[in-house]
Amino acid sequence: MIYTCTLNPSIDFIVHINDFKMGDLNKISKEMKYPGGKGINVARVLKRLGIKSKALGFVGGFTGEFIEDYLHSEEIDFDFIKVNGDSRINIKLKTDVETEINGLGPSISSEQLSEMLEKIKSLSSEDVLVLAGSIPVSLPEDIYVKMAEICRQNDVKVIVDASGKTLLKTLEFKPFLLKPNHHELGELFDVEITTPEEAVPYGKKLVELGAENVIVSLAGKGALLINKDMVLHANVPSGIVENSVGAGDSVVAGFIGTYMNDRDLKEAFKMGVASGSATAFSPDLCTREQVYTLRKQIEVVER
Ligand SMILES: Nc1ncnc2c1ncn2[C@@H]1O[C@H](COP(=O)(O)OP(=O)(O)OP(=O)(O)O)[C@@H](O)[C@H]1O
Ligand SMILES: O=P(O)(O)OC[C@@]1(O)O[C@H](CO)[C@@H](O)[C@@H]1O
Repeated sequence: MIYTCTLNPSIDFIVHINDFKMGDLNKISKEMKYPGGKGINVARVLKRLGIKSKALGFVGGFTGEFIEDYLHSEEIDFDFIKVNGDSRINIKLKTDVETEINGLGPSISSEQLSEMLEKIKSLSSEDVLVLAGSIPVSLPEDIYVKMAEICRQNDVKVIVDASGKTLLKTLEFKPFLLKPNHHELGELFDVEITTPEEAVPYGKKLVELGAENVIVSLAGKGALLINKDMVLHANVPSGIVENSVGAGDSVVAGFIGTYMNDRDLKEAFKMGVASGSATAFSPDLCTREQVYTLRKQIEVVER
């Protein structure tokens, strides 16, 4: 089973405003509300691809109820721990550019965190755990390291999709996949990365340090899959980017969902990129039909 862990879920409130004026009264022309947070997006895309998963995380308040109701309506399995405050609302403002305002989120107590760690301890070697998204301020900064350690002890495959240098500490526990975008990869090594060529040596470094696979996504410039045996580059299909929120999460879902079915890394990589682009070209997350249509346009070459 694929488990996703979202420590700080959200309602993503997507608002379109034509001719936005800072410091003035602006009227929304179109708005949508979706359950969000990276692990939750992974679970929603897996469902669309016909793959079972269970979403773990912390939710609270009326916003937490919205998240649960929405996932329930999409028949997505979840097992959230309830916290006292309200789950956050993240604003995704679409003007001629995309601006994100992400909330703080509720506090999580040490008892609630222990409950989560117990759930993670119950996973087994048949399972995958996707750790995705930022760490709430009330939790230890290195909580993903602890979770990766528990998974290593129980032979659970771990995927980490998060930013910040503590990510490097998870490498000791041999994560199955890291999925930085090129900015996050650059931040890890204090360099600026703008092209696939520039990303390759740093992706390889993550593999040398312990990652089994690394996918570096470079938005419209394609993506790389790097492991000890190969460096693959995938192009991205052409299309109009409508909403890039969740595109990176869709790469993770397309990749791991496909890999767990047929253990073919190259095909999984193609499906990951197809899912990422299908989401980028959609108002919400991708649909299965879009993913399979775009998949035909993706070429993977060895570098
Ligand atoms: N301009 C684009 N054209 C085609 N596909 C795109 C474009 N931008 C993003 N994508 C798709 O989305 C995937 C993830 O994009 P990106 O590298 O921006 O990751 P990210 O920053 O993790 O995403 P997110 O926006 O979810 O934070 C890419 O690998 C690609 O498949
Ligand atoms: O603050 P985090 O956890 O890093 O990111 C949260 C978030 O921006 O990421 C998702 C898209 O990847 C959104 O659904 C959500 O609002």
